Amino acid sequence: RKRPHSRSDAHKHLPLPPGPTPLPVVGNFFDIPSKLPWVEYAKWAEKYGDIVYMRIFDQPIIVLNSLGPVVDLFEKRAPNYSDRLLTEMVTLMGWDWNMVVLGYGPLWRRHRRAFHQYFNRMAVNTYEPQLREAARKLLRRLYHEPKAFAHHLEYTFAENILSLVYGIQVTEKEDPHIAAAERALAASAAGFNLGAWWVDFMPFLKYVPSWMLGAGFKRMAVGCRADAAAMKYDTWKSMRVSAVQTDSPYTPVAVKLSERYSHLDGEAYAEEERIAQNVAGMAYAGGTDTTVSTLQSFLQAMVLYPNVLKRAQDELARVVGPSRLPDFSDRPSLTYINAICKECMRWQTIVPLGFGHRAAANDEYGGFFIPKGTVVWQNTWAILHDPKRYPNPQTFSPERFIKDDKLNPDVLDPTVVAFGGGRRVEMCRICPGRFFSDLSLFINVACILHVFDITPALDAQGNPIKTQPHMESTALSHPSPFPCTITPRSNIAESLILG
Ligand code: HEM
Repeated sequence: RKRPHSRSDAHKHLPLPPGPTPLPVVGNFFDIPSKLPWVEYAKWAEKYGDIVYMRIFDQPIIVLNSLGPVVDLFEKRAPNYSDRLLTEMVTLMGWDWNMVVLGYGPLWRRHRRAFHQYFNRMAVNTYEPQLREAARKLLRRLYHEPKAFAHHLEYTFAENILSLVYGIQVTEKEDPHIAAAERALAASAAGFNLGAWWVDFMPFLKYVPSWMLGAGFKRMAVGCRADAAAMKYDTWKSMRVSAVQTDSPYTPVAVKLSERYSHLDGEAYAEEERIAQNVAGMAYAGGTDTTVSTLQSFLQAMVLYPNVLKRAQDELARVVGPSRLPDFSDRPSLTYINAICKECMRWQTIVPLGFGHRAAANDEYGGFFIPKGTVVWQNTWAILHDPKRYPNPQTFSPERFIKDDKLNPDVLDPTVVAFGGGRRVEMCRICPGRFFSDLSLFINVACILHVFDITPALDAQGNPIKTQPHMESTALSHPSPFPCTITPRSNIAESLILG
């Protein structure tokens, strides 16, 4: 007797979702926009609908341009849409230990559980003292060297996460751990952004010897491999040393992680240690660059929207008063500051296409066939710039989240989308660092606004330099560099900064 169709075969007769017409062999390789692809994909939605299909060589790709399908696939059908494509380039670069690229399965789940244990909603509250201290340190650095604000943001965040995760106290300037991590992250970003397409869709390229002309991607990958390993293992080793030396009252996450398996031995110990190293390495990698990018956007918004700055400072004056800095306990009374944080997560979307989720099996959705192995991207930028949901989406307007002086629950909270798809922690890929990121964004926004004015930088003639908001076309996006002037608001503010 003929066997009934398996789930895998059942939908093969259905059409693929619409999309640009592919060429033979290369598919839609030449349709991929090199600049701000998420903006282009949102335009494609007008032509093809919310679910757009393309193929790069043999790799099927779907872009979801609205929230409904994201929830339906990444949340309701999480077991089928929580796998990842581990690309050749990532393996060549030595980042295959990274939790972001681990395939769906028991090993990923063990990483995720361990991460969640130390970064869940409740756990992150215990990091408030360190986050408060880091925010104050940032104020002092901005006061002394305001023009170097981008560097200070990066350095202070890296310093804080190194201390929190590994218990490592870094030097005030040019710390070797921070330098190693910066090299590793910069090289990996370059690899993801430049090399990934070539090597992944022309796999034979990986066999090209590194010395050959045109094999620059491979030399870069080899360099990156060393940096990625240095970042993960050397930092872990330093943690072991500093865990003995430090007199900090807080137990670093990596030490807590290693206590979980200290009773084991042999292969079981080695396996748990690998997971702990990966989780710590990922907390470090994820915690340095992401919220920093959001804070850069925040500073740019304050330059461009002085009325927002003024209204926020008025709220802080009313709720916090002049004699102290804002604190986490003020948060429920700081409606406008909370609205600014939400608008920062929406306005210049920092992970505009999320990270691709790979379909583990053939599927059907909306009458279309989704082949096994398809990489599905959520167009976070499109969802957060939908004018029906957020009128005048290019405008930075915290007011859009407020009604009757309260946060309006009817307006979609951007964090529901900006941190990726799916709610259930052990089933879905949603960012496990989101609670941590949310706390650090709030405390830094509130403290900076309380003590500083942020205005346009002046040119040699004393005229304000106009800046245009513009994001880089990278997977983890940043605002393009811009100048600004950061000055203490008053003598009292100055004493709060230095106090
Ligand atoms: C503004 C800040 C941040 C944004 C916008 C952001 C966004 C994202 C997104 C979109 C994903 C992919 C979700 C998906 O696949 O659907 C992700 C994954 C991840 N993020 Fe974040 N993130 C931020 C901060 C952080 C921080 C501070 C950490 C660490 C402390 C972190 C650690 C991670 C990890 C480990 C993953 C991989 C999860 C997995 O694949 O299972 N992120 N993040």
